[in-house]
Amino acid sequence: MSSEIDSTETEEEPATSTTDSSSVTTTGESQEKIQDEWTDYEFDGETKFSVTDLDVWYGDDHALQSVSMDIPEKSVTALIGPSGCGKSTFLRCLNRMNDRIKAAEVDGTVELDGMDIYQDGTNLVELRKRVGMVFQHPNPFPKSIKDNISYGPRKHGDIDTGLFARLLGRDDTEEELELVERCLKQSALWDEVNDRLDDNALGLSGGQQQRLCIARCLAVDPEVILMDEPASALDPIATAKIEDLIDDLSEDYTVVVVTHNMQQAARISDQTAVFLTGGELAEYDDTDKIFENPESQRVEDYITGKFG
Ligand SMILES: Nc1ncnc2c1ncn2[C@@H]1O[C@H](COP(=O)(O)OP(=O)(O)OP(=O)(O)O)[C@@H](O)[C@H]1O
Repeated sequence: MSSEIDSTETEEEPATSTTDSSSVTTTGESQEKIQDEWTDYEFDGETKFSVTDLDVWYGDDHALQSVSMDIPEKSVTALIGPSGCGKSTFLRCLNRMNDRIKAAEVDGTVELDGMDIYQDGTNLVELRKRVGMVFQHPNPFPKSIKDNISYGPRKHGDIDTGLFARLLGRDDTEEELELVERCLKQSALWDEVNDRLDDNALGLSGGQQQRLCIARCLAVDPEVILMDEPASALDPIATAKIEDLIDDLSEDYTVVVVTHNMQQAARISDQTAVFLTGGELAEYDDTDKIFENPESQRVEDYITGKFG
């Protein structure tokens, strides 16, 4: 826990002290006081998320400790760090998925386009439409490829192809097909499945299923796509396709991706946030800076494989 780590620091230590003061714990992680400037990342462009003093507990487990960071729009932000450091917890805070976990308690503010998503009265359905999520294991519905994509817009009432609409001559079948085609093209799956849109999605390969899940997420017109290790269950070819797709998507969407794979973070992201044991944000900066010249000794040790 960082509180134990911090308690080893002396009050007199100068605020600018960096790597010189570090020593190594029994877990292999060096002890070091995080400097504000290591996490105070300034970027060009608009802010999509502004997170301030975010703490998350699961019962007594303090999973995130006073995390503050701004995430720029229309770019890829990678979240990396050793197992259990709070990456997924942080990601789930961005669309309040932690609300579904009974033991989770969240404190702090998360602003999306300047509006605090934790304020009373936030419409969670609308929020999760704007901030979609793709999980580690592809989880298509056991329905046709087409229905996987139109399910969300139908549920939200954006398209209607039901019996009543058909009887009233107001059904949106053509609109549905256009939507399916657009989303499958955006997720680079159209060429592989356009001749079998009515086949069950569970018959697709793992990589195709994951791209379908991304297409399903795009169907409700999100602004942000959160991805929790989207390629970790896939082979290298399927992984490369997902990485290319993430790059394409970042032209129009804000993408935040958790990955264990540091080479992947280096390849796909514009900026990288490094979380370390105890749920601390240790450093946040341009991805090149994080991987080539990090400020924090602990981050350097993590990136060079000394622990984690
Ligand atoms: N649903 C939950 N209930 C209770 N504790 C949880 C829950 N989810 C996460 N935690 C705890 O919160 C801490 C952070 O977990 P989290 O999954 O966010 O880390 P992570 O960095 O994403 O880990 P990994 O890389 O292994 O997926 C861990 O101590 C974990 O045990």
